[in-house]
Amino acid sequence: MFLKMFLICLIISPIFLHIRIRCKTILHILLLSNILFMWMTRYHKRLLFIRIVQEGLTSEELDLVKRYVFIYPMYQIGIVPAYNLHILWVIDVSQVYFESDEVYACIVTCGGLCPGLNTVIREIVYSLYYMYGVKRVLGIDGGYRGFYAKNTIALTPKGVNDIHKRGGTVLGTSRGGHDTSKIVDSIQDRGINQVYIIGGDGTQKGASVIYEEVRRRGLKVVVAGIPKTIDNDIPVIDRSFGFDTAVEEAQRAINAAHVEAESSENCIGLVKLMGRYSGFIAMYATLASRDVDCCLIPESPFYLEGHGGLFEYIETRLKENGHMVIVIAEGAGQDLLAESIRSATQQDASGNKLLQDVGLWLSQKIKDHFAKEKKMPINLKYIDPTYMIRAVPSNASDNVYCTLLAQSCVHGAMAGYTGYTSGLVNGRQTYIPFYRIIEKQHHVVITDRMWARLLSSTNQPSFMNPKDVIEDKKEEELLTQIVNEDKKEEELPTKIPDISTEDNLVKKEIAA
Ligand SMILES: Nc1ncnc2c1ncn2[C@@H]1O[C@H](COP(=O)(O)OP(=O)(O)OP(=O)(O)O)[C@@H](O)[C@H]1O
Ligand SMILES: O=P(O)(O)OC[C@H]1O[C@](O)(CO)[C@@H](O)[C@@H]1O
Ligand SMILES: [Mg+2]
Repeated sequence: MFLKMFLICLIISPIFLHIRIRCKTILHILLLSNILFMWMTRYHKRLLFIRIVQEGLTSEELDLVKRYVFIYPMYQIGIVPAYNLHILWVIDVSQVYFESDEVYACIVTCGGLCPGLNTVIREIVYSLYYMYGVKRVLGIDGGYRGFYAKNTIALTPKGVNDIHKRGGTVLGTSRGGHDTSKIVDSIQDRGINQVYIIGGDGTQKGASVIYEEVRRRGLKVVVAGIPKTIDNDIPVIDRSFGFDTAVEEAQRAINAAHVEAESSENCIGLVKLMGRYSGFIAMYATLASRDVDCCLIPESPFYLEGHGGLFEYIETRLKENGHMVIVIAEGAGQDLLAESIRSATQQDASGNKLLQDVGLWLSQKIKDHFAKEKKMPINLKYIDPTYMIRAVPSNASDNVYCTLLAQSCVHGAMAGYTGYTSGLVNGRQTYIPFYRIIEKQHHVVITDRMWARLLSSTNQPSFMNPKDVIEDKKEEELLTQIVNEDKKEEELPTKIPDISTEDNLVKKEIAA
C-alpha cells in the first residue's frame, strides 16, 4: 500500500513541481524517496533544482526538510537545499544538456588571491576538454571588469598544464568593476554560454546578480560559481579551497616567531594573519601549532589594561616562561584601534572596509606598556606573513579539493544546471543556490567547541570586558548580600529553638 502510494506520488510529483504548486505532501514524498531510496530520477532532480534555485523553499517546506534532516542524522547538514542537491553531481555524460561544439565557456577569477586558483582554472579547462570534448574556453583577464575592459585569453589544456604549480591566478584578478549590464552584454555579444566564476563572498554576490540578469534576458547561459577565500568566511560549505594551505603556511610564520621568542629573554613573537571578519586562519593555525600562548580574532573582543587584560596575561606568561607567542587576526581589536586612531572609514574598490594595521598598533602598545608602566625590558619580534601566505601554490589536500570542485562544477553546467556554487557540505559534493551562499558570512562561534578547544589549548583568558567584569563583580556582591541575608533568615529559627520539635526534645533529654 505504502509502496503504491509512494510510486503514484513519484509519478505525479513532477506535475506539481512543473506547475509550481507548493504542496507539502509532494515535497514530503520526494524527500522521503530521496533519503530512503536515493532514486529520484534525473527529471525529478532537475525540476526540484529549478524550483529551489528560482523560488526557494517556503518556511513550511524548510521545516519539513529540517525534520527529515533530524530524523536522518547521517545526512545532516546545515542548509537544507544543499542536501537535496548533493546527489545531482552524479551526472552521466550521456545526459548532457549541451552539445560539445555548442559550448563556449569562460572563466573569471575575482577578489584577493588564494592558493589553488590556478588548479581550479586548470581543472575546469581539462574537464571541459577531456570529459566533454569542449574546445572553446576563454579566460577573462583581471576579474569582473575584464569582461568589458580587458583582453581575453584562450585557454587550452596545453597552456594550463603546469599552472597549478604556481601561486596567484594566471587570469589576474581585481576588486570592484562589477557592472552587471556591461558584463552580460559582453557574455551575450561573445556568444558565451557557460560562465565559471571563481571568488569569495563578494564575487558570489556578483555572480548571483549576473545570473539574475541572464535569466531576465532569457539567455541560454549557465552561471556557476566556485567559492574561494583564505578567510573561510563563506557559509554553508565545509571550507573554502586554499584555507588548508593558508593554515599550513601560517605555521611557518608561527614557528619562526617561536624560535625568535625562545632565543631571547622576555621575548614576544607576534604574528599577524589574515581574517577580516572571520578568525578561522588564526584559530586553526593556533590549534595546529601549539606554540601559541594567545590567539586574538575579530569574533572575540579583548582589552589591554587592568585585571584580566592582555598586558596582565603577557606579564604572567613572561614571568612563567620567559617568552610567548601571540597570533592576531587582522580584523581583531578594530574597536580598540578606532578609539586610539581617529580616521575616516575607508573602503576598497569592492566596498570592503579597509582595516587599520592591528599588528603594528599592538606591537607599539605592548612596547609602550612594558617600557613606561612596568619598567620591564622586553623584546618584541613582529612578523606579518599575510601576503606571503596567500601567494603560495596550493598544498596536496587543497589541490585535490580544487579538482573536485572544478570537475563537479563542470558536470553541473554540462547537465544544464545554473545559478549555483559548487561546494563540499558535510563531506558531500553539492550544488548550492547562490542565494544560500550570499545570505550571510561564516564566522567563528566563540561559544562553540572549537574556540573552547583553543582556549584550553593556549590557556589564555577569555578577555571579558572590564565593564563586564565590574558588572559581574557588582552582581556577585549583590548575590552574596542576598544569600547572606537569606542565610541570616535561615539562621533565625535555629537561634530561637522551637521546643516543640522532636529534635529539641531529644537535645533537652541529652542535656539533662
Ligand atoms: N554585492 C555585490 N554585487 C555585485 N558585485 C559585487 C558585490 N560585492 C562584490 N562584488 C564584486 O565582486 C568582486 C570581488 O569582491 P571582493 O573584492 O569583495 O572579493 P571577494 O570575492 O569577497 O574575495 P575575498 O574577500 O576573499 O578576497 C569585485 O569585482 C566586486 O565588484
Ligand atoms: O589587500 P587586498 O588585496 O585588498 O586583500 C586583503 C584582504 O583579502 C583577504 O585576504 C581576503 O581575500 C582578506 O583577509 C584581506 O583583508
Ligand atoms: Mg570577501
